[in-house]
Amino acid sequence: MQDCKSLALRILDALSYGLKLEEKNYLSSLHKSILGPHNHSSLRYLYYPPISGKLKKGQIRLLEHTDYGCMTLLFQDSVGGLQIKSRDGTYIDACPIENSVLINVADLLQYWTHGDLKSTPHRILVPDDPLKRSAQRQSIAFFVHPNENLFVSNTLFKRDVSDTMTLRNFTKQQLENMTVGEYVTGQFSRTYA
Ligand SMILES: O=C(O)CCC(=O)C(=O)O
Ligand SMILES: [Fe+2]
Repeated sequence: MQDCKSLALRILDALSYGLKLEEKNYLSSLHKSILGPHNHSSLRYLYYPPISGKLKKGQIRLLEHTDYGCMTLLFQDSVGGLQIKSRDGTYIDACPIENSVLINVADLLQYWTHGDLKSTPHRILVPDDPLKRSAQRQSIAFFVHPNENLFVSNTLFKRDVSDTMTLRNFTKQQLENMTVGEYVTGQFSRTYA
């Protein structure tokens, strides 16, 4: 967990640099509370059991979605099946690469950057290869969230008033006084209701 936190903070520093933010540690400073009591970041182990019997090609194991925090670090095994949707709407196989971590931008980062960084729609397909089908698939996701007391409408990223970017289906007005904690717990209860 500590290593996931360190990696997340390093990536956030690289992003602050890439986004040319004046404060070079700005994004990581919003996430210093990871692993503390005021932060909803979590590590999730995912298990997909082996598949027996016949299945049509291209069956979906996990429906397309975007993650709702800041970003996600994903550690896949070698079975594969993860696909990400590109900006033109086509799916691309995100084939597992040994000793690598896949980073998915999530909704908060898309919202803050006004869509410059795109929250990646992704899904998991059942593999075509019968050998891979009969194997279990395991993956570990570290969902990176900022401090729960931060306001979702973060001023540092504000650009111009004509920007229509919002977050999920909230209006700009609703987001005005919403903390990250309220937003995240709302999404949890919507997802797991
Ligand atoms: O199983 C995976 O590799 C991805 C899981 C995922 O996208 C999620 O839990 O949000
Ligand atoms: Fe996901």
